[in-house]
Formats: sequence, C-alpha cells, structure tokens
Amino acid sequence: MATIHNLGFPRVGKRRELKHAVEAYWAGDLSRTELFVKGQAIRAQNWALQANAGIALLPVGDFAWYDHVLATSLMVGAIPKRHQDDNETVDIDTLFRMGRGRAPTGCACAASDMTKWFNTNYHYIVPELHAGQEFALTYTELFEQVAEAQAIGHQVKPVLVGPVTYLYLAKGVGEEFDKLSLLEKLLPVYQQVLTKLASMGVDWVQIDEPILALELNEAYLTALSKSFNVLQGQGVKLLLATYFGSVTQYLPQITQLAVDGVHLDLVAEPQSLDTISQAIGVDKVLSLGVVNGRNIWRADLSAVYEKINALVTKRAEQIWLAPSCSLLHCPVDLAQEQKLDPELKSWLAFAKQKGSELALLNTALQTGDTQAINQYSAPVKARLTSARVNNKEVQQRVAALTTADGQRHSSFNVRIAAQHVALQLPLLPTTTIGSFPQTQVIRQARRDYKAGYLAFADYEAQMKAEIRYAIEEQEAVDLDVLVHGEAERNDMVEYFGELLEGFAFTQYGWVQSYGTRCVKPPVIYGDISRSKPMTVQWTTYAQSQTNKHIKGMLTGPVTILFWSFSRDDLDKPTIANQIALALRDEVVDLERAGIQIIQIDEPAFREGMPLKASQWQEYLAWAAYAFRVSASGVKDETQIHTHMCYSEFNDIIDSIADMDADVITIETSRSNMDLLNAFEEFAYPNDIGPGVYDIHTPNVPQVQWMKGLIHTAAKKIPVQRLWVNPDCGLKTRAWPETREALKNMVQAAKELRQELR
Ligand SMILES: CN1c2c(nc(N)[nH]c2=O)NC[C@@H]1CNc1ccc(C(=O)N[C@@H](CCC(=O)N[C@@H](CCC(=O)N[C@@H](CCC(=O)O)C(=O)O)C(=O)O)C(=O)O)cc1
Ligand SMILES: N[C@@H](CCS)C(=O)O
Ligand SMILES: [Zn+2]
Repeated sequence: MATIHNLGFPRVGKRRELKHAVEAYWAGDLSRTELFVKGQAIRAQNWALQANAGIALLPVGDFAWYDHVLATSLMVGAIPKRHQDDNETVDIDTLFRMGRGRAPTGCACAASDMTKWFNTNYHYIVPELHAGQEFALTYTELFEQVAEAQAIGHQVKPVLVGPVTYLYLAKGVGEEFDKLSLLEKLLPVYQQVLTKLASMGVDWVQIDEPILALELNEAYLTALSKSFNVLQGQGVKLLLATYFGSVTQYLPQITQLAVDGVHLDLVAEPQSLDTISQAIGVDKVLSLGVVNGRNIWRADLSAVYEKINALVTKRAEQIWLAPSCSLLHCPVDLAQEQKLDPELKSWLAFAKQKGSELALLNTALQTGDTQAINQYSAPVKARLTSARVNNKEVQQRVAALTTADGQRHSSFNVRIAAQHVALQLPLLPTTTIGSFPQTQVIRQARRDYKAGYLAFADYEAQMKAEIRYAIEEQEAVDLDVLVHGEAERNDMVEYFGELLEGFAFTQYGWVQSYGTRCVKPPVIYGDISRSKPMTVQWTTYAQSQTNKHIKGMLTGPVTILFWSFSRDDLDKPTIANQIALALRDEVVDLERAGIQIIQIDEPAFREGMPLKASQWQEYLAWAAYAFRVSASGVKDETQIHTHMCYSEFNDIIDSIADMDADVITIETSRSNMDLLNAFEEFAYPNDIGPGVYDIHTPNVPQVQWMKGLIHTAAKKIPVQRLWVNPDCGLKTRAWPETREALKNMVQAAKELRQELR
C-alpha cells in the first residue's frame, strides 16, 4: 500500500487563528508565552486534520510565524545586523523585525525585501547575504515542533527549504559575489539539523528544491548535486521535493542525486509516468503529486487511478502519494462553507478534503475497487457540461476580439500631450496607489452588512462617509491626484469576483499572502460577464466631493485571473479576455461618468509568468493584450494608469511597455530605486511613478530620504515623466502614520519641483 504524505499544510488556521494571535502579540494584547500556546494549538489542529483525513506522514516545519523562508534565515543565522537587538539575542522578535521592520522589542528599522514565491500569490522575505557570510545553527524551533508532533503520536517528516533554493532566492548585499560560493558554509548547518533530527528518531526529511521547475544554469545543477552529496548519510532519509512545474529536462541529473526519494508534481508534469519511473530507480521512493495542491477543484480520482494504477502495482511500497505541492496555497476546510450553492460545492475540495482524496484513491489502488472513486469523481465530470458554466454571448464576444480592440486610438506621445492639456497637473504629480486604511470600523460595518445586521442604505452611507474622510485627508496633505480609498472593497480581487457573473466566493477560503495578511481568492467556475457597473457609483461620489481629479480604480484582467482560483476547463488567455471585456465596459462607463484618470492594477502580471523562461513570450503577449483590451475603449485624453508591486521587472520591461499604460506606478523603495535600472536601460517610453516609500511598515518615511530617492529616480528617468507615490496601497496602514507619511511625501515632491525645474 502506498504511503500518503503531505508536503505542507496551510498554517493560518481554519479561521485565521494564526493571524489573530500574531497581530494580538504585536499589539501587546498577547504575551509571548500565550502566542506560543496559540501556535502549538494551531499546529496540533493541523496535524489532527491531516491525520484524520488519512495522511500517514505529516509535515513539520511547514508552520511559520510569518514566512518559512524567513524562518530558514533565522535557523541558519542569516540575520542582518540592523535586525539584531543590543544583546544580539535571536528570538521571535528578531524574526518579526526582519519581516516587517518592527516587533514588540528592539528598534524599528527597514524590513528585508519581500517578493513573490515562484508564480504564487505568497510572498517570502528575501534572505540578505553578503560576501563572506557566516552561517550557524541559530534558531531551533523546528526541533521543538518535531518533538511536539511526536508527543501527540504522529509520524513526522520535517520539511526544509533546500539549501540551493535558499541561496537562489537570496539577495546579495554589499560587494558583488557569487551566492553559490556560500553553499560550502551553509551545508554544515543543514548537516547539523539533519543529525539532530536523526537523533530525535526522524526517519525521513523533505528537502524542497522547487528551483528545479525553473530553467537553471549548470552552476545550480552542480550545486544541487554537491548539496545532496554532503547532506546524505546524516542518519535520515532524504526526499527531494520538486513542485510547481515539470522537471523532465533535469531527470538525468535528478536520478544522480544522493537522495532516497523524489517527489514530482504530476499535475504540472506532462511527461509520461513510464519515463519517470524508468528514470527514478526502484531503490528510491517515488512520490507522486497527484492531487492539485494549488487549486480548489475536486480531483478526478478515476482519471488519476487510470494514470497511476499500473505503476503503483509495479513499484508497490516504493510509491508515495501526495498533493502536487504544499497546501499552503489552498484554503483549509470546505466543510466550513455554509453559503455555497450545493452543486458548486460538489465541485470543490480544500486542504482537508485533498487529504481524504488521497486516502480514497489509495484504497481503490489497494483493492482494485473503483466504485467509490468513480462516485466521488462524478461531479467533476458533470461540471464540464453544467449549464451554469457556459455563456454563449460571452464566448462570441471573446471570439470576435481583434488586434484593434487591444489598441488605444493614438500613440503615447499624442495621448500624453492631450492629457497634459486636459489634466493640468504639476511637475512630479503626487498620488497614491488606491487603498486607504481598512480600519476595524470599516471591516466591522461590512461584516454587519453581510450578516444582515446593517441595511444596505446604512452600509452605503457609512462607506460614503469613509470616502469623504479619505478625500478630506488627501486634500489636507495636498496630493494632486486623489483616490476614493477603496473602503467598500474587502479585497481588490474578491470585490470584483463578488460582482461579476461566473465567479463564486467563499466565507472562509483564506490563503496566506504574506505575514499575517490573507486573501480569499474567488472561484472562477464559468464564463465571465458584468451585469452592472461595479465602481462607477463610488467613484463618481468621490469625484463629487472634490475639485481635484479622482483616479478611478480597477483590478486588471491578468491579476483577477491569477489571484482567483480559476477554472481548469478553459485556457487562461480566453478567461483573461473575458475579464478584460467586462472591465473594458467598466472603464468606458467611468469615462462617461466624467472620470479622467483610471488605474487598472496589474500586480500579478509578473506572477502569472510561466516558470520556464522559454514560455514567457507567449504568456506576455496574451497578458499584455488582455490588459490593453481592458484599457483601450477610452479617448486619448483619458489617462490610464497601471500599478505593479513586489516583482522583478528587469526581464519583462518590453512587455510592460507593450501594455501601453500612460502611467505605471511600481514598487522600488525597498531596493533604493534599483528596479528603475531596467526602465532606464530599456528607455521605457511612458510615465512612471516609482514608489518612494515602503507601505509594509508603520515607520514614517522622512522627507530627505524620499527626496534622495526621487533624485536617484530623476537620474534614470526624465523628470517630466516621473510621478511621486508610495510603493503600494495603504490598506494595511493606520491613519496616523499614513497622514504623516503622505505629508512628508508631498513635501519632498514640492521641494524637488523647485530644485529640478
Ligand atoms: C496587494 N496585495 C494583494 C494580493 N492579493 C490580493 N488578492 N489582494 C491584494 O490586495 N497579493 C499581493 C498583495 C498582498 N497584500 C495584501 C494586503 C492586505 C491584505 C489584507 O489586509 N487582508 C485582510 C483580509 C481582507 C478581507 O477580505 N477583509 C474582509 C473581512 C473579512 C472577515 O473578517 N471575515 C470574517 C468572517 C465573515 C463571515 O462571513 O462570517 C472572519 O474571517 O472572521 C472585509 O474587509 O470585508 C486580512 O485580514 O488579512 C491582504 C493582502
Ligand atoms: N489599488 C490597490 C493596489 C494594490 S496592489 C491598493 O491600493 O491596495
Ligand atoms: Zn501594489
């Protein structure tokens, strides 16, 4: 019988218990001891959920207070000087200072960079390493958690971010050096960890090396080989885990690695199982990632059975079954959902259910009796032909799209001249990215409205008051282009999901995005259309409260697609075009209502890129086209902005230009405007607003600091094309620091207008 294991479980808890505990600790409402007790309870619940679902070998080390890459940095002692306290003690507050720039103890200082975890909406804290970096086993929480699970009686498999992936994801600071040169110093720490785990009775350790799903240069492949040569023989068996993409091209190298087992993401692996089985010798465990760990669709177990039955019979004990990747990207438990339509619910499976799917499959494989899996999979097949999935009108509209639908009337130079006349903005115009603080009062009002305690008229009145307040604040700090503040939006994607046809949304389908911040991705199950305007009323209300320009605020088609759980029965470009057409109608309605500046956010544009560079061009072409379809229904005078954050832009700058937004606002402050180098080198043609302060920390940026950044930016981009704005939306901030930060930002812009004119 195959062993069922799991690569990782969502750490946030069924009702985001982790978020609530950590935020209470930050606020001083929970002691450190109480926090640790809460963490222990979440882990115990997670292990119980998995064990009860039928998972035999449970992951440990998948839990993290903030981020598992950050936890690895602490474990190996890669701690930037500025995040240490006076006594150089390393504890959970060190971790929080690295992740968010402050903690209940120690000084406030700049947080480490944060960026996207491969092509997911999860963000990790980028390790900061310097030439000559030393490593030492520093933070040993993992061992305590292993002991904790063992004490409950679980069979565990600790999970580690592999050393080569860790170095790949790290950022070199200071003098230039080869990150891989640090491997020799890093591996002894991993050896120590493995030896300790062996002494605790651990049999298997999972080493995650997801970089194998990328296209790697020879140096990284050599490093992987060297790494496992050093790590073997520490008294534990090693399972190499790869996921998020096919690793077929590296099968010859993988087979040579000194590991005892290999996990492959079969959802992403087009290669035939025969090839894989032949490559991975029978002396090794072959772990088959058969259930999609990144979506919420019920698995077609009958199809999986057909695919793997012969192999399982052949390799017997040496086969393990698992989700394709860690379930970090999946909500916890479908059973909590009380409001989903029953038919739709029968199409879904969350983390807990995915464990049960594996158990069901395993029984069928063992007994040969497929009745239960066939019955389980029936709704999956029914979904494909369900009437609620298809909308002929939408399909015809997408089919009729032409190149011209993805083009503005005139070129950028013509448009920007018309916009300068129409908008009359000063040099270095100041603006924000869209959202203002989502206070507890706003969230509570929405909760009450959704629960039926607050009538729509009262909810609307309260949101309008919030919009009015945001406008007063923006006028008080003298920003040039105002926003309505997004008070009425629970989230920039979920909000649109709730209003568009073809989407469903959940009550508790939370997924961690970064730190304590979670999102509830809506579910795209059918053809998408807009039945009525979605933002026009709020935006025109905002415009009625000020003489300054209000920038309309929409989320773009690529971002809505990638930050939703999207259907797997239709290709992504078609889904993106469906969303783009719905948004195009909204953009035109906003223009008609007198809104002259409209932002279409695309922070997931980079994230949607395939992991393999050879597939980028095809993606970039359809993604940029979908964006342009959403943006191109307006006159030259109407200014289209877009916004992207927490992404590398260097290698896709031409595609960003291809989106042809009049203005792009991007994150740059955490990396001191380095990101602008690409825009400079490519001679990016349109206007740019490089973020001048990091919105992820409550620390207030100083005028001189921002002036310095704008100066740096003005050396790279002509000042006439520069905008001044924060890195991203301000929804996670509180008003006092927001007010101070924006006041300083506007002051910096005003001083520079004089100096740079
Ligand atoms: C820009 N970012 C975003 C990403 N992805 C998105 N989908 N959205 C983004 O904005 N990816 C990259 C970055 C990540 N950044 C952030 C920033 C902030 C958050 C955040 O603040 N998340 C909130 C949750 C937001 C939300 O949906 N709030 C709801 C309140 C919901 C609630 O409390 N529900 C109750 C249950 C209600 C019921 O029906 O019974 C509960 O759970 O108890 C709202 O405002 O209505 C957070 O709290 O983490 C995320 C990503
Ligand atoms: N308009 C959104 C963009 C976030 S990426 C916001 O301001 O929150
Ligand atoms: Zn952003």
